[in-house]
Amino acid sequence: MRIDLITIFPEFFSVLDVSLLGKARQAELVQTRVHDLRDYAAFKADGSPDVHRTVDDAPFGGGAGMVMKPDVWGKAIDDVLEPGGVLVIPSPAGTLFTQALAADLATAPQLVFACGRYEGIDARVAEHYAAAGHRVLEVSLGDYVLNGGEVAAFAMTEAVTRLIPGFMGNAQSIVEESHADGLLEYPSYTRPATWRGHDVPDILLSGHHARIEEWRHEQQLQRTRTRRPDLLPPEG
Ligand SMILES: Nc1nc2cc(Br)ccc2s1
Repeated sequence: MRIDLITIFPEFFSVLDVSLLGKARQAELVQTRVHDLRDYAAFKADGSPDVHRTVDDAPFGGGAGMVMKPDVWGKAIDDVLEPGGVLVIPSPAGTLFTQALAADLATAPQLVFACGRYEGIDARVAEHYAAAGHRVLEVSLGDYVLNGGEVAAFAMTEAVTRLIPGFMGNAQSIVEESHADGLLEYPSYTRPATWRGHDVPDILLSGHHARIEEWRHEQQLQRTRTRRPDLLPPEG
């Protein structure tokens, strides 16, 4: 898989070289490239040089803040997005990013993250590439607003790449983790068996694997009911 990240803060993604993703890159499971959006702002729409490499402008219709220019984004995405690539635009107005979507995106040949700042990217950019036949996703991490798309893009990059076959050493751990089966994961314990007066549940010391599996599933259901009832399947 190739992952391209377009941003006005390319240095933000230098961490990709040291994270777990770095090993995957070395294993050539993932190729990442970071692109400075300002490299595509050297000339104005009329072709004259733009020494300020402007990437934003005032919003039509008025309102606070600035909107990122479609012509600059168009040059950048045209240069980066490949046939079959998915354009992912982090946005507080996007659909919620989930483990299921991460697994879906892990099968794509390329992801291009368009990391917006200010009040976001001109809406015609997403419209243009969808109309051109590309899969375009506007995606949010949750019901809160960040200062830009970079943090969201990094989080999604990690969530997706760890699901690529061969990336994680222990494929079974992926199957058992939270959200893999639609439920929150069960509580985990390790030695010592007693710590500051707190004991590990006896069932886990019993060696009875069928009962342990049953207890763990019940713990998943109990946790999901109390912490994330929205994840439970509808009754019936
Ligand atoms: N939750 C999110 N907030 C933001 C803000 C901006 Br500005 C760009 C992308 C995102 S994703």
